[in-house]
Amino acid sequence: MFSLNRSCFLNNTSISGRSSPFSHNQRRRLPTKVVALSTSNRVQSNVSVLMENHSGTTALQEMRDGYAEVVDPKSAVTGGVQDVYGEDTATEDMPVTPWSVSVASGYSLLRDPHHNKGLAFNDKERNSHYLCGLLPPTVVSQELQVKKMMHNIRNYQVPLQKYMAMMDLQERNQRLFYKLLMDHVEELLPVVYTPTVGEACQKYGSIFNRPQGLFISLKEKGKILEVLRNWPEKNIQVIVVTDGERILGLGDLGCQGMGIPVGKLSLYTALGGVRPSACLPITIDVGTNNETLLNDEFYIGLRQKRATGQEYAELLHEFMTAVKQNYGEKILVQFEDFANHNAFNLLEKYGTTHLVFNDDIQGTASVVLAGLISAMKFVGGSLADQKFLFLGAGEAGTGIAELIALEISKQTNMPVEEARKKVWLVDSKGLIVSSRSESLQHFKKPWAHDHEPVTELVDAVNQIKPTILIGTSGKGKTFTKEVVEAMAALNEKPIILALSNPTSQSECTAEEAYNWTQGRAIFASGSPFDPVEYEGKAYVPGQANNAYIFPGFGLGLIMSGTIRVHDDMLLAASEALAEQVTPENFEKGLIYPPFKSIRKISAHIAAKVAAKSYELGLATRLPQPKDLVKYAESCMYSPAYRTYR
Ligand SMILES: O=C([O-])CC(=O)C(=O)O
Ligand SMILES: [Mg+2]
Repeated sequence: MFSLNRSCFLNNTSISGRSSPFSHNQRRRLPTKVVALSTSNRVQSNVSVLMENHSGTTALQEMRDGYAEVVDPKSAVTGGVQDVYGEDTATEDMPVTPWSVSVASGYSLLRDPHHNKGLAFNDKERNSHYLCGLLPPTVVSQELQVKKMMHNIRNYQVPLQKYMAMMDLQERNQRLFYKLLMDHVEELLPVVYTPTVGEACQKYGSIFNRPQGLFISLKEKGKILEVLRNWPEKNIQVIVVTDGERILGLGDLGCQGMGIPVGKLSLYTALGGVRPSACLPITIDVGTNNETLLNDEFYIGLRQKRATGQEYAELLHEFMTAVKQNYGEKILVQFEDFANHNAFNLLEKYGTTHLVFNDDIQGTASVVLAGLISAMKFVGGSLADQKFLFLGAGEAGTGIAELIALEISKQTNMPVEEARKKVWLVDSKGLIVSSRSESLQHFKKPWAHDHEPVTELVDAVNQIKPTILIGTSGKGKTFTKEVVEAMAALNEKPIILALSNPTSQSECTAEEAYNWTQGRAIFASGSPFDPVEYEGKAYVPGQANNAYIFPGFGLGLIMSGTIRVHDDMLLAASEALAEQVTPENFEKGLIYPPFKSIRKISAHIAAKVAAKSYELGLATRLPQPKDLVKYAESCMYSPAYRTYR
């Protein structure tokens, strides 16, 4: 934007402006060497600030998020340092590298999504920030902007157009994007997330506008650390990474899987309150085996077959090493939509050295367990009384199965090996039984129980007699009428979870589940379904989607400075979510609370996860805050506009 001029040091920093949360004492401990630069001696509409000590990184974040606004671009006065949790981090071990940041005003301010407020800039701001004439005269509130945007979005008939409008807004005015998403979460979640994000990934090459995250391909081998440093934000707290090999139930979408980390991270902010500038979406591109994409002229990724084996492992290892080196031990890496073999391997390999979380294995497990705990609360009985049958024995299936076994073992003191015997899985070759043990992948072996081979799902239902049927195979329409009716014949209140995403891959629809069980099913699905009326009664299907868990779970890890994920934290998250389900919710057929109170739910989950982390000695943020729910809430990003003076 303009060149740096190292000659004009400004040692005397001050903070003014309503939004500054610092006391004078805190300020004195703040970095003193702040360099303000401009392109010439004339007052410029752009000002750059260079901080030269270990606290600098945090200061950058504060400015980006408005905790300490640059209040006067003419004299380049800047704010100080306070971390997102309200404490001075000047003593923290931050990278020593100096960096620079430009703080825009005038025309550039309107094009800076972190600070742009559009017509909501008031007259004073327009005067002092060189905006006069660049905007029409009307000043509007953020609320009115939300109303207008919702009106525009509702006018689009095609979900992908709504998605593109939302992405456009995110790149134009970040706070308005999050305000919109938070105020209309139930309506907009299906737009920026499942199911529309699936279609967006399929067409990502055609709709690609501007990069929203980092692309790390085989070309970057040997210089991944450098690539990470190209990202403009330095104080990253959570990375969501995919290699695009198993995007939802849509298969290998290669580099176009980027829509998933972007979508998941916008939920980290909207649902979990993690600052947008602390979130980094990454796609690792090792090629794709999707022939259609390889032949698509608009494909944006490497045009080669997927690298596997050592080549793959080396790239991932370089990535994981660079991430820790660049961001430190407390950086959370969420693996998303990797194919089974890599998902399990990566979790096992890095689970003991990094703060890693696999959303498809662990997040899905935690959300499903929460639904089952709440179902038990209302239907009666305990998990140990149930028999579980899964269609699908990949990440989600075996992940959920294991967490259920752990919870049963915790509730009953039964050895986990015993608890596993209550859980049966069907994969593409039929029921997983001991006679198949030899040829099974390692993650399926614990589920090979003694039984004669069964190939059809409906036969497995009739022979195993499950009380709970869970679909995680990524294949749509597999809970046929026959299968659902068999469940209804066996159970007064059959629990049926059709978890595969997006909607096209759902094992059955909500309507089918209620119709084929005469309204007796307790049903939830991974992708959202509209309420269904059956014989005059309205049923509201719950959404058993990991979006309930990962934002609050991640916030809990981050706010406590946790260094490793432990299974007990997942159980804590499930229990916290289940506690939020009210009898009124269940009366409508819901085993999850409505998404509209998700911030409150996330704070609750974060608090329980953090408490468990402290108990296990894995939390490094000391001392432990007294009220973790309040603390979680106080950490949450607010999208309300800041006032610039
Ligand atoms: O993204 C979603 O909606 C849930 C999920 O992780 C998946 O299906 O892979
Ligand atoms: Mg996923």
